[in-house]
Amino acid sequence: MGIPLIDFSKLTSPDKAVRGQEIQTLDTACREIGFFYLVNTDIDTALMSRIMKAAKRFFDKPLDEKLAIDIKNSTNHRGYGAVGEEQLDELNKADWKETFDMALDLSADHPLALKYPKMYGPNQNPNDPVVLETLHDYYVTAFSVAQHVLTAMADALKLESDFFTRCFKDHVTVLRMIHYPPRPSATHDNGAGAHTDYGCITLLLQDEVGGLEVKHRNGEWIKATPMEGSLVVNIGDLMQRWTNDEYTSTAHRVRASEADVHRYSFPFFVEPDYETHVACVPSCQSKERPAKYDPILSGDWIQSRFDATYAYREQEPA
Ligand SMILES: O=C(O)CCC(=O)C(=O)O
Ligand SMILES: [Fe+2]
Repeated sequence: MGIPLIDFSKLTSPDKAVRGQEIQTLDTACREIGFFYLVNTDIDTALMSRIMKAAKRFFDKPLDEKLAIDIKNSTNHRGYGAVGEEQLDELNKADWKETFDMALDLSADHPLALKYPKMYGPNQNPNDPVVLETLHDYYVTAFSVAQHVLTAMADALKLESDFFTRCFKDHVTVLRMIHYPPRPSATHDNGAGAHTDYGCITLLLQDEVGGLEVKHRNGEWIKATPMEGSLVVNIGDLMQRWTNDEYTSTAHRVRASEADVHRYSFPFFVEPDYETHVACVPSCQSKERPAKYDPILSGDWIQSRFDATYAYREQEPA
C-alpha cells in the first residue's frame, strides 16, 4: 500500500457529492496509514518557491548570525536550532539538520506567555525582511489550508464542522524550516530519526531531493517520494488520542542526503490552543469501544511529549 492522494480542491468543493467522496477517501487514509499527499492547495508553486529561496538565504548566513537567535535562548522554543541539537530517535545518531521555528508572536508579558511560558511568547526572528515576510505569508496560507483539512476531518468523523477549528484562537501552530546538509560521513545515514509528531496534523512541504520514509503498519518503510506541488500531511499524536486511536499517528524518519546534496523541508505543525480540552470525540466511542484515554489539556499533552525528547537530549548530548 502506498501513500494515498487527496485533492484539496475536492475537499473544499461546493459540490456536495464531490466533497463527500473525497472526505471518505480522507477518512480511510487517516485510519489506515495516517499519511496522505495533498494536492491543489492554496499554497501555489510561487509561494512554495519563495519559501525554498528564503530557507536557502537564511541557512546560508554565517553561523554566528544564526546563533544570535539560538533556540536555546528561547523559553518557548522559537528560533534557530544548530546541527546536532535535536535527536528524535534516541537509539540512533544525532539528526543531521539545522532548523528554524516560528509561531504566534506574543510579547513576554502577554497573559498566556506568563501562564504557559514554554509554549507562548515572542518569536526570535531572522533579521532579513525578505525571509521574514515570506515566512509570514506561508504561515497564513498554510494555516488556512490546515483549517479546511480539519473541517473535512470533523465532517469525516461526523462531528460539528468546527469541532476542531474552534480550538484555534490562541493556537501554538509552528512553522519550521529544516536544512539537511550533506551527511558528515558515509555511515551517518540519519537525517531525522524515527518519530511521531505531537500535534493534530502536520502539513509538510519538501523539495525534490527525497528521503522521508513512513512506517507502514506491516513494518515496512515506504518512501514518501516528492511530488511537485504537493504537501505531505500526517496525523499527530494528539489527534490519535482525541479519536481513541481511530486516526493513526504514524512513525516516520528522514534518511540523510547523499554526499554534496542539501535538502530543505518545511513542516507546519498544527497544534490547537493550550487550553483545548481533549476528550475522546463522541463518534469514536461506544459501549464496545470505550474511551481509552483520560481527558487532558492539549498543551499539557504536547508539553509532556516535548519534555520527554528534551530530557533525553540533556542526559546524553549528541
Ligand atoms: O523533513 C521531513 O521530511 C520530515 C521532518 C519531520 O518529520 C519533522 O520535523 O517532524
Ligand atoms: Fe515529523
